[in-house]
Amino acid sequence: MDKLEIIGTPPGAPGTGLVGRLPIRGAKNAALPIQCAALLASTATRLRHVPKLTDVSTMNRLLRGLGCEVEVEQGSDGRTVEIDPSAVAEGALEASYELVKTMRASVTVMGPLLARYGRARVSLPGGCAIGARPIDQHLKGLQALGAEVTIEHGYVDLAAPRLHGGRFQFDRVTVGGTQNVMMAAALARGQTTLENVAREPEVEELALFLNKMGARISGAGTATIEIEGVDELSGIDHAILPDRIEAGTFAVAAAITRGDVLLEHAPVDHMHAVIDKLLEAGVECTVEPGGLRVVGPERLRPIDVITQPHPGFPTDMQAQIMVLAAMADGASVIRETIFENRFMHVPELNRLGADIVVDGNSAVVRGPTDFSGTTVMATDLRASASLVLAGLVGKGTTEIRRVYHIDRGYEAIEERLCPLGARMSRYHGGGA
Ligand SMILES: CC(=O)N[C@H]1[C@@H](OP(=O)(O)OP(=O)(O)OC[C@H]2O[C@@H](n3ccc(=O)[nH]c3=O)[C@H](O)[C@@H]2O)O[C@H](CO)[C@@H](O)[C@@H]1O
Ligand SMILES: C=C(OP(=O)(O)O)C(=O)O
Repeated sequence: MDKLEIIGTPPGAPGTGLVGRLPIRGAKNAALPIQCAALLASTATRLRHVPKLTDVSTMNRLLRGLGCEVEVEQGSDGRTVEIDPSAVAEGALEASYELVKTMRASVTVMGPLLARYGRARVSLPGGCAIGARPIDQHLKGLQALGAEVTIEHGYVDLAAPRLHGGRFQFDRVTVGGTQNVMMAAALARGQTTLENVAREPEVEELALFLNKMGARISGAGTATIEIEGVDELSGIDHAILPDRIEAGTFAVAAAITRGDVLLEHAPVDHMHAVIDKLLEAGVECTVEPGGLRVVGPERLRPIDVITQPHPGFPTDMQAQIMVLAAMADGASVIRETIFENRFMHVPELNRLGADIVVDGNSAVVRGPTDFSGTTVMATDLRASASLVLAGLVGKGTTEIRRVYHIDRGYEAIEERLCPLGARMSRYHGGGA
């Protein structure tokens, strides 16, 4: 298993902040559902600016297993992935436990398979490091469109000769649930209204993608989505939008190191909640023609943060902003409302020197922290990002184990940060 070693620099020493330009890659959470949506088409789809991430490769593996031809080409600004679903019709139409357990987003093939091929078989994902994460809303929504759902032996079997339109109100806001049901409705017969839907930019991006394929979807980005089902969708050429969470993570890196970084192509329109908190903490954030420029201050102010569905503060930035809060002069309170167990990074950050106390779904973070390096264990994707951030400003060496978590969502993070002045190395192999 790979490990990352970071030689940190406590902020303040001259010339130690991260400095330079950092191009933001395509968004994992936009790419994954769009890869699934390629299944809906009768012809091949070409995706550009696809990030080089293990999750994206896992999705390609899943699509190949379903019968798609998938070709990947590496370019200087990300990958191009061509997905030809024309040979899918026969076969198991299954997302196996082996794949779903490594990547929950595998369940997003459910809607497209059901809508286009009339059936799907998907392993139940089970819980993960950040929460139980059931898929009841995905299933209820698909049932509202006429799907028959059977759950047996850890698998969900769905069948419907042709889905029909319907009205469905989600009991709670779910990004993946909204995407799954919206994709299914795109090929259903008649009109569908989805209420209490997720308003995340990646939902809007998926709707835009589907409409380019020939779907008739309106309202994405608001709480209600209307879909007029069509008979056929065609493959298209599409560029994946830049990753707001990657941009937010690197903005925190610039802020806590007292750096000066231009985050090229950062999707600032999707980052208001994060930028507002950075500004509140005293970080300089300026929208420039090339992207978002982030300049870290000498002293950071404490901030209170509550994670919320978009446009609120994203849960996927909670662990990273906690490191910034730990560097601030005073106490911050960070409340997690989306996932019930998303504080796994806290004990590891405390081992690096932080003073964070969790009480229910809130964490009280007392700063300023003099982080000091040690060996820590990554438990999930964003938890590992927070350990990298703490390592950057820690005294001495931080060794991060189980780096495969970070490779799910950040493309070769050490190759991205080293040109800005970070001292990070990856070591292949070794123990867990
Ligand atoms: C690949 C991808 O895009 N992942 C993102 C997506 O995950 P994902 O789509 O899995 O997250 P959801 O929005 O579905 O989950 C939000 C909450 O709803 C609950 N829930 C969800 C579905 C359901 O049927 N029943 C139910 O109770 C979940 O357990 C969770 O507590 O949105 C999350 C919330 O912004 C992000 O953290 C993830 O990075
Ligand atoms: C939780 C995340 O991803 P996933 O839904 O794929 O687990 C994330 O990107 O932070």
